Amino acid sequence: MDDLQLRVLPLLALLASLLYFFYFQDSPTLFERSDCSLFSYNHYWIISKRIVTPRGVISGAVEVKEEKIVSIVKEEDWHGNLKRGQIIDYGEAVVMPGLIDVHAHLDDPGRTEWEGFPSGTRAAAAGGITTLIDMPLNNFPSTVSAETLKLKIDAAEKNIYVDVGFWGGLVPENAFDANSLEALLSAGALGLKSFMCPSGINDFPMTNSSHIKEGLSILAKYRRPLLVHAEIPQDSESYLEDGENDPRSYSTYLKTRPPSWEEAAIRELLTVSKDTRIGGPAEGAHLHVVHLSDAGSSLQLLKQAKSNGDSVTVETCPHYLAFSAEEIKDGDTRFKCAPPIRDAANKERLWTALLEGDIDMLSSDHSPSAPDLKLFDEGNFLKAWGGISSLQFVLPVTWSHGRQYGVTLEQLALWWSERPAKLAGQDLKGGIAVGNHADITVWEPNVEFELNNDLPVYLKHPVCRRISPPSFLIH
Ligand SMILES: NC(=O)N[C@H]1NC(=O)NC1=O
Ligand SMILES: [Zn+2]
Ligand SMILES: [Zn+2]
Repeated sequence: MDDLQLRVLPLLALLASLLYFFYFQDSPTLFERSDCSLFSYNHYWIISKRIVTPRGVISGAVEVKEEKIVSIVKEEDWHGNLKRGQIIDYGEAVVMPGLIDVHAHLDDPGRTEWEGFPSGTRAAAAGGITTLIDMPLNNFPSTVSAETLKLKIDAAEKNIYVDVGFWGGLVPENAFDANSLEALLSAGALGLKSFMCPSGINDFPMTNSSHIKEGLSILAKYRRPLLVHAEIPQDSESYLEDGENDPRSYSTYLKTRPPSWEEAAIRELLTVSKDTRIGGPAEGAHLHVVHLSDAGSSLQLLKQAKSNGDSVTVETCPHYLAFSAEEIKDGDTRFKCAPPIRDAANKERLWTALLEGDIDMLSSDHSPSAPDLKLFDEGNFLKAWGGISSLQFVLPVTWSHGRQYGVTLEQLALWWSERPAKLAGQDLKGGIAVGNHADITVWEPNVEFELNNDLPVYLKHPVCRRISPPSFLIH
């Protein structure tokens, strides 16, 4: 990828994420830091020419008191009434709701050599993310019961720099055990996550549609979502013909996980998602397809389900929007993930789907591993760990690439804050609006930076720096 331009627009992520005391809310539960506000003031105004609100971008001021947004005033209306409280003027910087990443693997407890709450949430904060919902796998043990959720909560306590919530796991072992699932949800899991293919983690086996149907029936009662990794293995061996399967070549990996895997899973999911319709047996539950890569038939099926009234949403990730299969060099397993990054034409279709509203939101699917599992020396795409380490850079990547497609600041806030907040049941987050938590990200959309060794990266394994010179993850 010689022509990778390593210049990334934006980001000066000054966080005014104002997180208070560590407590259990009623449901849904989120864990919040008491001492990580950038400011010591109890009452202040944030001023900017570009404040992204649900009613558009305004020039004005946001008044924050006791970590809540208490008023929003347009510049032409404030008539000198900003007298009480401190004033912080960000000039022309963008003031936006903090990003909410509904899909990250922080691997804590049990695999903290892969990431961990301190490094992962610090990197999140540096990247403009103020709330992160942690996945139930890659940590050990997997989060599939109230007891294992407690282990996660204990690991996170006093170790987080942003608000953190947790998804629980739906696995064959608990799918038909209503008491166990209810205990997990009552203990604070914001919803459930399951896989329709092997997850790569031994204690997180895959589910079929019967398990998913059961899961949805329990989730209906709690009005929470099921997030699904939607790939069902097809007969992929047949895609590899003799002499054409160099494991160092990305195209080999691509052939082993064709779009038909995603399509088959989504087709199967739609047989149960109809339960979520109004009047259906799982009304109140919601089905969310994670990290869509196939912008072809899979997307069409999802559109159809939505038009039938199924309660369904779908996310994609910055790596599917920034890279294409053609660019990935032999042996560069940093780019291995599942589902795979597909060709440039697919990437274009993903952007179109996002801009037209057929893809609802974005997430990182930050899934790092210890570097040795990426097999950098061998460069074997078939054996390397699948997962991309990107958490700190999702906002600049989305903006750098998105502005080429005319993406607006309002769209960024919709995809990264408003809709993720809704998925995670966080009514008081996801928008700069009166009464909401003052979770705010401030950044410079025209500042370029290069992802080189001078840049502070808080992730435990910034695999972007693996190859030098120069070293990079994004272009
Ligand atoms: N176990 C795990 O994190 N798997 C993730 N990695 C990836 O690339 N896709 C996934 O689902
Ligand atoms: Zn996945
Ligand atoms: Zn994932």
